[in-house]
Amino acid sequence: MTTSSNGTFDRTPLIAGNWKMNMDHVQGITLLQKLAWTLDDARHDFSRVEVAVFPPFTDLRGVQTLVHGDDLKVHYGAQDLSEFDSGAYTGDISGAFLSKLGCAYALVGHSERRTIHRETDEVLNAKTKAAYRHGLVPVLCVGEGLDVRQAGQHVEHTLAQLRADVDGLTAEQAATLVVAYEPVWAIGTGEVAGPEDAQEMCAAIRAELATIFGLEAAAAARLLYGGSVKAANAAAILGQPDVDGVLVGGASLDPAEFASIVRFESHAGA
Ligand SMILES: O=C[C@H](O)COP(=O)(O)O
Repeated sequence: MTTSSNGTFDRTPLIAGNWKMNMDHVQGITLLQKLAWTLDDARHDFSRVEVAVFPPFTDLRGVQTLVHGDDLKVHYGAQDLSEFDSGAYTGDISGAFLSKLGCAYALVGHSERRTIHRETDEVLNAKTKAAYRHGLVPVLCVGEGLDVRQAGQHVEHTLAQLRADVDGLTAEQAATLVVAYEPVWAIGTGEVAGPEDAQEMCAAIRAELATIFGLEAAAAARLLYGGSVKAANAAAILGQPDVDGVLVGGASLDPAEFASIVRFESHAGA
């Protein structure tokens, strides 16, 4: 993030691919290699549009080796982390381990963790703090289900999640935070929120961050949209003033499609 000459913030767009529980460690390397080749062929400028992938835990060591060995500019992160640092927490993964593997980010509170694993906002607040404790940037996922949207309570619901999950952070931490707005009804369904829906929520999230942490931190934080993003709809969503990136699920498993989303500027207005 830089400050432009007119004093406003230029937030580097972040295109993030969440592989979910897809791609074993061999498949993951192949996928990342194909993505890197495609972006290399297109002479992608990684300083202009940042790219990050979120593979399963078991892929991370291989991803680290490939990224470092081939000097790839792709960042990577984990899909979850423990709220604890070490100890008798069978099956959990410490942020310290992720940091040591070169992760830049960790997803926190993806709706699949909130629903399937019943993660509460209290736990997610602890995970957000754990990420910062270990030098990871949390990509905090928030968003409403269909019933809440139909009741017209989506903004209130999402901001309540946000407030609880960022409680106790410093303004300095909030300035680096990434928040992904993912309406649950749009995840993996082919239903995509319209660009104006994404903008409405991202503007509300930024305003809430400003109330809690101040204008400067809110202007610096990056806000993503997620839910059935594809190359065909990415440019319109990313054209919204408060949308600084996208969190892509299914389409991130296809390297050509994901690379096309990364290159959204080349088909803006098409
Ligand atoms: O983390 C990604 C989101 O859950 C969106 O997934 P999707 O692009 O398959 O709808």
